[in-house]
Amino acid sequence: MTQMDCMAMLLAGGEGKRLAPLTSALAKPVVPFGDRYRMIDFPLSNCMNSGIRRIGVLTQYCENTVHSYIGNGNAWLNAIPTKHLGEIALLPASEASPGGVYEGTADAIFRNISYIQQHNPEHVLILSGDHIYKMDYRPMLETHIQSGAAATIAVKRVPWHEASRFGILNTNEDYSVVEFEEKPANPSSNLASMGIYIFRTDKLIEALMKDAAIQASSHDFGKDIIPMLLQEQEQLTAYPYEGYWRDVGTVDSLWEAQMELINGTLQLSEPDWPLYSNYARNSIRPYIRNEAAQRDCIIHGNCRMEGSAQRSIISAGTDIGKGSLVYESIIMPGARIGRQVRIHKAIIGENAVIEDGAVIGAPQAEQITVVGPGERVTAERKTASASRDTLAALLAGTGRRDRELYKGKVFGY
Ligand SMILES: Nc1ncnc2c1ncn2[C@@H]1O[C@H](COP(=O)(O)OP(=O)(O)O[C@H]2O[C@H](CO)[C@@H](O)[C@H](O)[C@H]2O)[C@@H](O)[C@H]1O
Repeated sequence: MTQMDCMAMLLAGGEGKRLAPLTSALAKPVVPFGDRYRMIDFPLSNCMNSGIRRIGVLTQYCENTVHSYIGNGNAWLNAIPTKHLGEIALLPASEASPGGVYEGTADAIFRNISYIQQHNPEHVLILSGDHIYKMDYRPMLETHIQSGAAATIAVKRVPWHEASRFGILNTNEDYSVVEFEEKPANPSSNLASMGIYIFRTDKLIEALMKDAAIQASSHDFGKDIIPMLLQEQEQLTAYPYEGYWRDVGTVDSLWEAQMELINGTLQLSEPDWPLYSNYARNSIRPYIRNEAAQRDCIIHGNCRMEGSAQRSIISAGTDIGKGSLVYESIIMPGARIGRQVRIHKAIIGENAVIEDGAVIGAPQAEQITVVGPGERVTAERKTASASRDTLAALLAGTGRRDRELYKGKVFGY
């Protein structure tokens, strides 16, 4: 098998309303993740590491934010020396669709059939731009080819209480799919579609053409294409995936996934599975006023840290002022945190400005507080009331649970 047998189409046009205000002027796939990455780095790096070097990126909502991040794609393509050239092509709705919009995920691919045909792959891998996972697509492709299925769907067991957020399947023992329901109110199983599909190209194009002619269709893979193939008794195979995978579609799940970085459940770049991004790797150390005051944090080299932080992500280009306390929070790139600020269980958007003395979130808060990109929070406009003593106690690590779970690591890049 050569890399030419399979190309990828990466869906990156969804609006990501549930991540608002982080996505008010930014496409979801380019929302920052970790101290230096954006969500779309995960599927792009997975493709590179799996030898898939021909990728069409379908954009719509805030398309320019994806285009400017991906550029000519060389940040990913050149990351691995190879004789196979490859390309990462931007395929915006404004150019590919007469109405300037992709009506759904299937419509996005349908409008770019000619792009697929131009490369003439035997199989097409369909991906989402906003999943956090490190997956080798090659074993899935092998399974797909060996089974001879029209399409293979990557699947994973999810907690029962989350099952209705996903496409839910039932399979035979040989993993052939017998039932599929998109986001059922009462799920009959917790085996979820990961929204990652490999199609035989002929079957994909046939299904997309049929679906495009159905006026009542919403032109969506989960709602329309998969149920149609099942009804037509096409062979569909499930590919069980055991590794870490998260659809970070909500503020809570985005925050939780980054806490999993802190506790080690999820690792970012690893020697055997590098994560590439469009930012230069840096080897400088961050300026940290007091190392001991930073516990269980991921701190980017390019930042200035005069306050204290625990179980937090401090991203590139941030500045945390003297006397400030940051706990269980994500400070996105370029955010400026003044002096004597308290931040707890919050996500601070890119380039936000938190003025001296402001209080954001609260130790006992159930909800994650979000400050939008570029937003300014003054000391008067407190987002919640946190007791300085409670927060100071947490940061001092007096909570037993904190001491047991985390071993005081500070990651510098
Ligand atoms: N018009 C458009 N143009 C271009 N890109 C677009 C688009 N609309 C959405 N996208 C992109 O397509 C991907 C899938 O997005 P959706 O929001 O439609 O699917 P959802 O995640 O709800 O379910 C899907 O993914 C979950 C797993 O997360 C499965 O369980 C479920 O069956 C499946 O439908 C996202 O990356 C999104 O940005």
